[in-house]
Amino acid sequence: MSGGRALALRGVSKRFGTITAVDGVHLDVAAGEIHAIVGLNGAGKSTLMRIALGMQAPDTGEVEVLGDPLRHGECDAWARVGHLVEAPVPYPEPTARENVLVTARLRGFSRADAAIAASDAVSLLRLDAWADRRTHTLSSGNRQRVALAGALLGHPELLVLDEPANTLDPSGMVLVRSMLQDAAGRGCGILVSSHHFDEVARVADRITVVHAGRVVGSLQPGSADLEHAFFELVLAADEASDADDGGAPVSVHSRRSGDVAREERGA
Ligand SMILES: Nc1ncnc2c1ncn2[C@@H]1O[C@H](COP(=O)(O)OP(=O)(O)OP(=O)(O)O)[C@@H](O)[C@H]1O
Repeated sequence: MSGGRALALRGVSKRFGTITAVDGVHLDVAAGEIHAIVGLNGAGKSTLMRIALGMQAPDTGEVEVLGDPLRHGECDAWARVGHLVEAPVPYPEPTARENVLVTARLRGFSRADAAIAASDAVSLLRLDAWADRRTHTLSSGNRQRVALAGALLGHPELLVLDEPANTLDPSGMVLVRSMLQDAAGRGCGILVSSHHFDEVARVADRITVVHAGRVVGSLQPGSADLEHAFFELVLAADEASDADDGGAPVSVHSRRSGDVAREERGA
């Protein structure tokens, strides 16, 4: 790892046709750090995570994973990276345990090590009672646990998790929180997105706000009323963007988010 850095994105941009999903983003995750990114729907969080994981190539910019530069989606570090991006889609027919086992083999574990690691991960996620059921028969929360078990296999040094607590019940949320804290305590760097400020405030060391593809500021995890501070940043970014446009009509995107922000602060 270079300088204790688990992940580095440098000037990363990505467009889809006329949409700028990610716009010149610089972002680091230190070893042992839980770095949360928050943003409105469509802000660019998942695209950033896909780029960090080599699932999508950036148009510009550089990515470094555990000290290795990412080139055409390839790097030497993938076996040490756990991830869950967007809706987990474990294979539907195999059992929960088989799904975790397959993930372990894909992550490069030997056959024997994969069996042990999969069994540990299934237990860690409290999936023992469901482990031998076909995955498509599980509830969405338990499918999410299967995907999380795959992400947490072994002891990853970098975790990239897109809304990991999505669909989980309160006990699952507590479990995820403690697993993230344990992983960070072992030195794992964690990039995590969430829409839940309470959840983020409890685990994150650093919170970065992404809006319209850009990093527009950060929130202090311990501070009061994160939601209010978030909308202030979003509104300020929209106003700066409108000013840059020389008073031209605001975009649908910025008008919507600006209106939400104004409503949130009671203006
Ligand atoms: N494959 C794609 N083709 C076209 N547009 C895309 C594609 N992927 C993402 N986008 C667009 O890029 C922007 C950012 O999307 P992204 O999924 O990264 O946002 P997000 O912050 O993860 O949103 P959410 O909170 O809703 O998950 C959106 O405008 C989205 O419609």
